[in-house]
Amino acid sequence: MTETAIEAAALSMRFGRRRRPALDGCAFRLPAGSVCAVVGPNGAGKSTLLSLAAGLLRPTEGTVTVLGQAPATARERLAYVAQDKPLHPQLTVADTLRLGHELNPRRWDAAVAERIVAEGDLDPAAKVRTLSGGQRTRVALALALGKRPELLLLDEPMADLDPLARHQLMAALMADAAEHGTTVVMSSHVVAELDGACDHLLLLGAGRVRLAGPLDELLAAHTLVTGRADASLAAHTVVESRTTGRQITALVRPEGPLGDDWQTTAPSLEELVLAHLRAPEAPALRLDDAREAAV
Ligand SMILES: Nc1ncnc2c1ncn2[C@@H]1O[C@H](COP(=O)(O)OP(=O)(O)OP(=O)(O)O)[C@@H](O)[C@H]1O
Repeated sequence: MTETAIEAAALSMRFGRRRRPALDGCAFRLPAGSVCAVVGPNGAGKSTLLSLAAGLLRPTEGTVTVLGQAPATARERLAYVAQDKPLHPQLTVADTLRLGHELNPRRWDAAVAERIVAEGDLDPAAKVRTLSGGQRTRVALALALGKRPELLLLDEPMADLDPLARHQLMAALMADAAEHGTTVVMSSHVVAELDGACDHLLLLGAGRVRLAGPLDELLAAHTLVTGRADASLAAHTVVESRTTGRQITALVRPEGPLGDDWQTTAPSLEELVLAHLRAPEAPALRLDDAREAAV
């Protein structure tokens, strides 16, 4: 297995000359075997990044390699589930899986694909066009996992699933990825569903990397502090702060001991992400191996 799942250097994507770039000089490295959450506000560039990694788009500048190869040549080794989950509407569920097998004769894992479908109580004879949005998601995930990919790229995979199906499919996905050492890269707006599932985080904002690296290291680099509004945080990097009356609450990157003026707690993933979403001007932090290559 290749050691690096995705490596991006000075990666930019512009859809037309007048538009602001969808991605602007992104650099990061994701080790193989990671489960990486890709988060960021609407329009941040998450889908663009996943499409580039899947080899469906070509960057206007910079490079992205997946599994040590150009994405277009690594297609057999990766699976991509797009946001709109394109499937053939006229095929039945069983035909769809059969087609998956025909297109991936060497790697196809029929057992996992059939299990994912069966766990959703789907009739194999049902035509895809008669399925609900969430049922189609299940078929798309069954196809992707059946391909037995080394890298699984999922663009908001759980968006139209009910909470139970979401929980069950997420657990199935994570168990399967852990068993086979699959790298999973998953964009989502529902940070709660990523907590406990992901070990890496990539936070994008306006086409740029704002946070990248192992989740535990990123969390450890931040502290939530509460104290008197006149106490100073000048020695530290303040990501976001809010003052209520005489009290200030802030998410900081401590540059040394915080001192007795502050009550401190460790942030959750949700607190880390929300603070960065509320403070789009906060400085970026890269704790992945590619940080030296930052542009
Ligand atoms: N095919 C395209 N043609 C023109 N502009 C595009 C195209 N695809 C994306 N963009 C633009 O690129 C930017 C990033 O879009 P992208 O879909 O990657 O964001 P996102 O983070 O996935 O957003 P969301 O959370 O809303 O799904 C947006 O400004 C969008 O308008």
